[in-house]
Amino acid sequence: MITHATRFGLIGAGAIAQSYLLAFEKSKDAQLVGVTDISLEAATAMAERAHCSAFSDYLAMIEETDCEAVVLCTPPVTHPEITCELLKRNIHVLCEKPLAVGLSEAKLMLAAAEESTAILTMASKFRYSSDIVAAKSLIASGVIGDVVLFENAFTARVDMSHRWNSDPSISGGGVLIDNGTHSVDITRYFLGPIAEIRVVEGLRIQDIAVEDTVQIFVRSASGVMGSIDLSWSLNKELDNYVSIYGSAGTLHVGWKESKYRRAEDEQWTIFGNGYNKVDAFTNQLNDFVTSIRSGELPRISLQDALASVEVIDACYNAMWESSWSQVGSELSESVGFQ
Ligand SMILES: NC(=O)C1=CN([C@@H]2O[C@H](COP(=O)(O)OP(=O)(O)OC[C@H]3O[C@@H](n4cnc5c(N)ncnc54)[C@H](OP(=O)(O)O)[C@@H]3O)[C@@H](O)[C@H]2O)C=CC1
Ligand SMILES: O=C1CO[C@H](CO)[C@@H](O)[C@@H]1O
Repeated sequence: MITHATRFGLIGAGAIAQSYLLAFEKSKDAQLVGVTDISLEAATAMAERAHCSAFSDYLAMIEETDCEAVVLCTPPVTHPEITCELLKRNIHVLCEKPLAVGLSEAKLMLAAAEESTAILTMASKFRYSSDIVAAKSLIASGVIGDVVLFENAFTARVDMSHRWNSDPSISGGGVLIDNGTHSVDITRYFLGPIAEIRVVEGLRIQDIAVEDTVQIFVRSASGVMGSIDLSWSLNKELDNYVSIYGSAGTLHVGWKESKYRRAEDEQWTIFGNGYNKVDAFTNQLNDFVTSIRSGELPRISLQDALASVEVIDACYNAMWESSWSQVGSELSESVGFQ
């Protein structure tokens, strides 16, 4: 029986690392033992809060802290190299979304995972929100009948002009890969594999080199249609970020409350209290630890992570070519070892 908390290092002490710090504080199963950032000052500030050691070199962190796993919170273009180095040393990697900026980078990560005894997967917080999980099981129980239409929106005004998110050499693209990776992950969670996709870019409001507003249209392999709204430049002010319409009812997953109503119901049935970021990050961390200890797949498996890269790749092709694009699955379907 394992009696100690799993020892984690964190790489990249920037914005999202702050949420992980809160998750480590809440988790009984995961312990933060080291923080690395290019800036030793940033690593030190975070390490002091977590009562652990600070580093400017992640390989030194691995050697000196004897950590078993790492949460990788650096900008996307850095994910493949760091991940491959960690996997070579059999360190488990929970890599923040997007797994990689493109298919060739994802292939390198897959090859390293195949050679390693450690687990690699992608972090994408919404799948770990209790309301999303409850919605998935309600849909599976048939409460709204056959799912016909899926809608998701992540729209919030955020000035990206001075952030790496709008530098495609670091981010791999704009809002489509950034927020869209979350969308693709939850769309696949509800609908299964995505077969084809069409993407329309909106007016570019910000003076940046990448798309800041897009609409995505999807068709799942099972024939369900869906639409996804993404923007850094407008706010649709919606109460719900996922709405699912079925032959016998409607279900909404909201920021503050989640509910469904069957065709015969007069009232909505509330089934969740909305999105809680710290809980989602804590659930994600605990799920990863369970996977490390049990050998079972994490809720987002490597196959899911690779599929998300394939869908985003198809999204960019669809946007550039202004046509429907088929989603490849060669990479994700090649994962046979998990
Ligand atoms: N799940 C979620 O809700 C969110 C996920 N993310 C994802 O998390 C990741 C990080 O994003 P975010 O926190 O916003 O980024 P930040 O820029 O805020 O933080 C990244 C940190 O990593 C440092 N860094 C860069 N390269 C290296 C390296 N090679 N080794 C060590 N440290 C490095 C950066 O230093 P410097 O600034 O000096 O470059 C910076 O301090 C991205 O993949 C992003 O998509 C981001 C936001 C929300
Ligand atoms: O969830 C998120 C909130 O928005 C950020 C900026 O667009 C994203 O990077 C992040 O993944």
